[in-house]
Amino acid sequence: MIDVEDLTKRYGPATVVGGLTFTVRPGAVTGFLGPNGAGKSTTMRMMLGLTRPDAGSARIGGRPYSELTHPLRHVGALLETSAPHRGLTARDHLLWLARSNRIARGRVREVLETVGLADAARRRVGTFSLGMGQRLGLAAALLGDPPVLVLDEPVNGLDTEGIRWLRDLLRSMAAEGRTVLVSSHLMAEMSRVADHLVVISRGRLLADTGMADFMQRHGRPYVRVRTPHAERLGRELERHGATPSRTPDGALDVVGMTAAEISRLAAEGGSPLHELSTHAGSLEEIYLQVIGEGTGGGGAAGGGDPGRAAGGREGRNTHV
Ligand SMILES: Nc1ncnc2c1ncn2[C@@H]1O[C@H](COP(=O)(O)OP(=O)(O)OP(=O)(O)O)[C@@H](O)[C@H]1O
Repeated sequence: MIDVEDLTKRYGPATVVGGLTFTVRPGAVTGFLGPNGAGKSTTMRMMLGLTRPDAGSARIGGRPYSELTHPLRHVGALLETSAPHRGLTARDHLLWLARSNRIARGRVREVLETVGLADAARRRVGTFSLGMGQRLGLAAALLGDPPVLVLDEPVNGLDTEGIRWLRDLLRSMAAEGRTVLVSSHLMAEMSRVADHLVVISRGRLLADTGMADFMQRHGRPYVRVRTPHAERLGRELERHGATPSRTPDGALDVVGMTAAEISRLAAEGGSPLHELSTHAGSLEEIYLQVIGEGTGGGGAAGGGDPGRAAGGREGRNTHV
């Protein structure tokens, strides 16, 4: 469990984290989302005792990080800045970490195998690719078999197979009852792996909710229709109060009408349907909408465009 209470950090006149309060619970993967500069890394660094808060607290398993003896046994972390000495071999780096945290040497081999680096154990870290470096960072995080994991952008540098491997790893860690907090900019990946979401923007909490709840509460359901009579059916749908928009590949995304009603109108007008499917919207679309609302629709890097914030889908499609 991670408890963040009223956590605040200022750099000069800027409040980069302002009164954040949330709890990250065990047994789930919690996605930590926010645009560039929202304060995710700063928050994670405060959890791990690397940055001093100006106010508030962060506790791991009920205690501040500074009070943990052998912290690697309590919390495993992967931060963007944590790089091992390039001249060390992967094995020596992990052996050193294990010794300093009173972790059995045998764990080094185990975690190297878990992350797929057993064959590279005696290679110098300086020769590692970005993805191998990420895997080594994850090995270090897992070394103490900790109940809590805090991972900042762990997907960075991983290839497709690596991303899938990481997804399975995070899911199995949560299934074992561990607390898993993970930040990522990759929304499609986040929607596959996270059970719960904490969303921040400009250092403030925008949402702390289950993934399904988030999608349901903020999603704008739409029906995708594919027909050779797209133009004609589009006009007919509009006449009956729905809002259709054209996708780049010629389908219609329809808001404000059920699939059954659309099917009836299409049948009445003699329009054959090649596709009729209901969608809840993607996490990316919903996230952009929430970020847009939370920042008054402007300014948030990576998510502040009000046109896109109103719904990424509509941003791409053209109205008919
Ligand atoms: N040591 C520092 N000194 C001054 N400002 C800092 C420092 N560290 C972070 N900041 C500022 O704090 C804000 C939050 O940064 P942070 O790295 O926590 O955001 P983030 O949500 O992790 O962003 P990203 O998604 O780009 O990694 C940014 O405006 C950043 O420039």
